[in-house]
Amino acid sequence: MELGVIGLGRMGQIVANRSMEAGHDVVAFDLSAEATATAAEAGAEPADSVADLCERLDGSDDEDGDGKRIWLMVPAGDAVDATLADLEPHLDADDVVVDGGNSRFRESVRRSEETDAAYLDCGTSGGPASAAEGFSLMIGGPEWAYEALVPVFDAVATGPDGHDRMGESGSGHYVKMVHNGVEYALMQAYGEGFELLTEGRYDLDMESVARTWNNGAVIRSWLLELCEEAFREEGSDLGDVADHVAGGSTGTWTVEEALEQEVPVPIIYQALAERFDSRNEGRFSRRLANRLRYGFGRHEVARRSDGE
Ligand SMILES: NC(=O)C1=CN([C@@H]2O[C@H](COP(=O)(O)OP(=O)(O)OC[C@H]3O[C@@H](n4cnc5c(N)ncnc54)[C@H](O)[C@@H]3O)[C@@H](O)[C@H]2O)C=CC1
Ligand SMILES: O=C(CO)[C@H](O)[C@H](O)COP(=O)(O)O
Repeated sequence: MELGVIGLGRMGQIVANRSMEAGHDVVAFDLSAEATATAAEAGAEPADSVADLCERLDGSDDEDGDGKRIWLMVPAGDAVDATLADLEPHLDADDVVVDGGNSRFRESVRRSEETDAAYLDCGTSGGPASAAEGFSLMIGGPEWAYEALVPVFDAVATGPDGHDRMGESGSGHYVKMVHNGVEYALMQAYGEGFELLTEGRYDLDMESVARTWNNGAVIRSWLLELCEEAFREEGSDLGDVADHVAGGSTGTWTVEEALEQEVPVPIIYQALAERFDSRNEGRFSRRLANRLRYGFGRHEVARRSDGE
């Protein structure tokens, strides 16, 4: 199959490379000429604009019809809309556009309604570390479009079991959104367990604990393997790794959706709140609680040493 890949960063290069390794022809474009050149070195046909990519993808070689097949792997949000605006004059109903990024599911539904092409919202899990094994792909959108892209999904995912059509438009990114909420909660649970072990009563080697757990324990997992790697590379006390966790958009969407559906997700919410808390030094609420204990109990007020 001939596949256009737009967005050739950490994830897009893997989409292009795995597709080419499976025998597909890739036409590649990124706003960064350097990223496009990297894909070209790996065997892709470089394009210098979205229009150029569409011209090069004439679709005539396709076994599955005349349509263009285009995979977007750009940052979620404005970049997806900007790319679709550039693509729109070149798209018709035979064409299929896959958005493999972390787009918000409602935006994917809107985009599927606005575009002339068939639109597949594809939640992608695995990250750059999965370049060799392939990703897990959760896909929403028209069935015929999903079927048309199966050879590419087989290549980009771990294999035929690594992808499936979740349902109608939006469902792929919806499932990925919830996946990320679960990811936040699992990270928080491992974090709390290792924190207790670190602060607790035995002098433990955290890499040894993680490795032992990863070999047969109920709680073994890829995230726990990444804990093991982190302790191996940073040390049992995590060395100079800062107490600051970035990101948070997909977890926020998960919690917003849970509120809307009135489904309790206290653990996912708590993990998100801990993430926000990591960015705040000197939390106002804690300072007020400190002062209130003086108000009702004449308990000593701990004061900041810098007087701020
Ligand atoms: N990095 C990760 O672990 C994962 C990322 N994702 C999602 O995949 C998408 C891509 O992520 P990454 O590859 O990590 O990002 P990245 O920042 O490494 O790459 C994005 C690429 O898109 C290009 N780009 C931006 N706007 C463009 C435009 N209008 N036209 C053409 N190219 C454009 C950039 O130049 C860059 O090369 C995001 O939606 C991200 O949330 C999904 C799962 C895992
Ligand atoms: O989707 C992912 C993993 O599954 C990406 O790594 C994503 O960037 C993580 O989300 P956040 O930035 O909210 O932690």
